[in-house]
Amino acid sequence: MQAKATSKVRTASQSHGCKTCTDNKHSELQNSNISIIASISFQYSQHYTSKHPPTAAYNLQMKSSKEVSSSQIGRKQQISGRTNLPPSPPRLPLIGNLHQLGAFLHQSLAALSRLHGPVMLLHLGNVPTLVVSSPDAASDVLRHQDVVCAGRPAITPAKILLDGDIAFGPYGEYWRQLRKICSVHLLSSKRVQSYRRAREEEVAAMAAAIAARASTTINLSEIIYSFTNDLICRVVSGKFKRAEGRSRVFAELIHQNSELLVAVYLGDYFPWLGWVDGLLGYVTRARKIRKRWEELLDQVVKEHADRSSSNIDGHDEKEEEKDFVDVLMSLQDKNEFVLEPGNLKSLLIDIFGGGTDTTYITLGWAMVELVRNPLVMQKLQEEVRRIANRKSLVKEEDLHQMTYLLAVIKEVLRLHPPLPLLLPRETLNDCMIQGYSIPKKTVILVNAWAIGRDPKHWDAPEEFRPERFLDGTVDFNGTDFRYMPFGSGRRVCPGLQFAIASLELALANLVHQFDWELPAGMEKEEFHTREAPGLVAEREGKLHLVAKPWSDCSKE
Ligand code: HEM
Repeated sequence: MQAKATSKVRTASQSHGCKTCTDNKHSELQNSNISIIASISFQYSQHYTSKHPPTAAYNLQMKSSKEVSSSQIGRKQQISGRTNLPPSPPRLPLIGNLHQLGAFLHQSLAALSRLHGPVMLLHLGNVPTLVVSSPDAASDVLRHQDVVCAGRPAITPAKILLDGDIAFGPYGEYWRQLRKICSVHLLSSKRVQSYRRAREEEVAAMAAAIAARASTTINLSEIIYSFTNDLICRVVSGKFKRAEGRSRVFAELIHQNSELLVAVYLGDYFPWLGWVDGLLGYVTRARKIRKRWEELLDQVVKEHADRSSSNIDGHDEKEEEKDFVDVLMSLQDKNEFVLEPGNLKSLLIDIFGGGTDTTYITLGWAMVELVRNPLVMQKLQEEVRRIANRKSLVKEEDLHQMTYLLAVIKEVLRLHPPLPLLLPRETLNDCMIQGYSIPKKTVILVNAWAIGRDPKHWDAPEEFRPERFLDGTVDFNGTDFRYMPFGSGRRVCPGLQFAIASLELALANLVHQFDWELPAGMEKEEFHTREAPGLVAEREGKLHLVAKPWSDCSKE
């Protein structure tokens, strides 16, 4: 029997538990602009509704999604069908549909899509935005119209923080070059494999940090964050990772970047309000952060250049664990790819950002779901402990036999894709999606979160059941549009293999070496799966747990 999908739209006032900020600045920044939009929206809606009593269509939209029949949606489609544009919820002057969105964007969009259909056109301020919430529509966007939908909207924080990068950069020849650098040189299977020792050592360091505080309540979020951050620092600029405080500085800058990138800049939705962003200091703050990145990365690049010219520490040129800066510099030396210094730094910043938060968020959710589902935890521990055979550390060579481990990771990414709306796309030309005309320069959001929880495509979608992936027919490589935590098509995540290799090894060791319990006095019900507001689907609050070392694990 299939369970019904439940909508969990909540308000912006709910608390936020960001991984590194202790003062809730993250949520302040996100919510301050959201509240400006909300208050503008509210004033307009008051003014508008007093002059224009709600129409039948508007009232219809306010009803619960379950009450709306397909014939009602059909009628709305007929109305919008005059222009062959997709159906849209009624909108207000100037702000369009912004007032209908909450702080949990993917959740509000899922609720709206249940009313208006899986291909829905919104107007976010000045920006026409297509929201896609079915596998068929996603396949149109990401497969059939992949080239036309391969643009990214130019958003203010990305222009300042990441000018010339790959993730937010426009589609074109320069992007293709960056993409080739990533897929052939930085994130290829061979290169990912070459970081095996780095992964094993960083996972061992994480396990040691947990063991040092065994049987007490620990903040596992912090430990997991340090692991993902240390690993990415080592891979990108390895030999200097232990230099005093550098990892911490990177962590702080990555965190600041994520804050600024997910914040709503009014100027992006209302060009005439761009000055407000200036007034609120967001633009200045973004420029300051970019300057700090520049200084730090200039230093890193200079140190690499000095080292390779003098070879003072006997550093050889073997491919084995060559870090990203080494790889990029040798490509420049061979004239294979010559990047402007600013663009090279933007690419590195992308890797730091792309590789840290997503993996950290996924690992955190995995532990939440496992602790909430003791039978799954037990089954996973049995598999990992049987295959690792009492070794102190699970090694990479053990992983390929751990089929349940992979199924658990897939299930975590189905329920909790860290980028629930992928990264926004933008149409480069007019195109057709599911028979609707989509104009050039329309932003596209693919709601991977909603599709992954759609009862039409998943049995009991709200339940955590890794078994559904055991037959191996559904993969996350972007070929099955019911399930695409890494996106699909030309702009699919190039870090997939890197991410899965780190996730598998880290999770296997967390469950192999320790048994996990809730802190004394905490009820299972309190150990929630609520999300923090924002564009990334992070769990609300830190993850506090007690780790008990597994006694049968070898102490060697
Ligand atoms: C659990 C881990 C991860 C998840 C779920 C994830 C997810 C995604 C998604 C959904 C996209 C957008 C795809 C699209 O537009 O279709 C993306 C893009 C990207 N990701 Fe990841 N990612 C993860 C880890 C990583 C890692 C480890 C790296 C690098 C080390 C990375 C680097 C990137 C880059 C550079 C892009 C931009 C690609 C482009 O625009 O061409 N990601 N990722």
